[in-house]
Amino acid sequence: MGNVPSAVKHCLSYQQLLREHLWIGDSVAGALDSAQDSSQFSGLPEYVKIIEVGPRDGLQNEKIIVPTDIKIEFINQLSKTGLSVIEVTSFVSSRWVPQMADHTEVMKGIQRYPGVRYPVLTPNLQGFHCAVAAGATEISVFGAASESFSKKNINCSIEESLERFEEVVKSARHMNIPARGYVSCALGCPYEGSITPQKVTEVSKRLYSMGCYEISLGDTIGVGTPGSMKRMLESVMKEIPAGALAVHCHDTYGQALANILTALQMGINAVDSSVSGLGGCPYAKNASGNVATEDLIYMLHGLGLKTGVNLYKVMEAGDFICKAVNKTTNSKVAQASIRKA
Ligand SMILES: CC(C)(COP(=O)([O-])OP(=O)([O-])OC[C@H]1O[C@@H](n2cnc3c(N)ncnc32)[C@H](O)[C@@H]1OP(=O)([O-])[O-])[C@@H](O)C(=O)NCCC(=O)NCCSC(=O)C[C@@](C)(O)CC(=O)[O-]
Repeated sequence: MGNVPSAVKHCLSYQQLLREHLWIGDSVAGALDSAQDSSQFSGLPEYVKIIEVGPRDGLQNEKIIVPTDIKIEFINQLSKTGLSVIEVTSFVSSRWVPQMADHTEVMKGIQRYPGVRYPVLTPNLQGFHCAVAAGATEISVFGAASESFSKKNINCSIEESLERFEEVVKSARHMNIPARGYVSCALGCPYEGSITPQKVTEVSKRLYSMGCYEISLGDTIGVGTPGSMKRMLESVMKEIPAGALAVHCHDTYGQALANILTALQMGINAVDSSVSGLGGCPYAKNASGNVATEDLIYMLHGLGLKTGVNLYKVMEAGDFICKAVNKTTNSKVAQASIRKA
């Protein structure tokens, strides 16, 4: 019981939970069910890499500034869960996103665990240099498949953004710093509505060609469905191998897990998620948080897929940050565990 969030400790017996839901504890338990469960679906990967974006995407939208030491403790707790990638912060303008103003202190304050990578967002060379000075060893550039969103989010056109990213990725390459690329509005834009798969493919291809090792396709406002996810991926996968793609699904319309399952069946094995389903983009009003990491793990382990991540430890980190920001978790799994009391 040591790793179970205190709220959960009161309400359920670990043994009972394991008995009732064998798969949720870890991927070893999940393997017991794997032959049965995953055989019902074709094309699923054996292992799924989870990219935890809670400290960045999860917190960037919080109106009240979260104290730096809370952010650091949150990231340190996440580092002990088995997650291999934790997106820490953004080196963006504090006038645009005040919550990320303490990026340097957060980056310098966290304990780095072996085997865990700690990428940060860098929109331009200025952000990149600050990130490197703070000790960043992996970065992400973030573009969009929508002109309007690009303007609202990073104050430049798609073409201008790609020129900036080219400089950032080139500098990163010279320093042996891996660069990831985001494409927002991959399934719809808060300002323009639908976005064509061709446009998503075009921007993704540019990011991939300039040297981004992985392209994260963002359903920024969570409007996608398995059908639109499939159509978009079919187009992007003509240009970029599945192994270099990730999906980043906000859950505004409750479609995130279904969309992720569709992507997994198409060969994608990297998924972004946020503990407790926190988050949203300050420049995409009314978009809710990412798919909750807890819910993603529950589904993946239930399918018998390995993640290397301990659900209970993630729930504990979720409990910690929800209390700190005075929010109720958006994770259905965490809610159900608490209700079981
Ligand atoms: C990109 C900028 C900076 C352009 O902002 P700008 O105003 O066009 O920048 P500028 O180059 O004209 O410079 C103006 C001022 O900003 C400063 N500046 C310039 N660059 C930086 C920097 N890197 N860090 C700190 N300061 C910076 C610069 O020094 C100058 O300061 P001043 O001389 O006026 O005092 C701005 O638009 C910005 O910070 N945008 C960030 C928006 C953001 O963080 N959005 C949320 C993340 S994206 C997201 O959530 C989606 C995603 C990734 O999760 C995927 C999905 O869901 O789809």
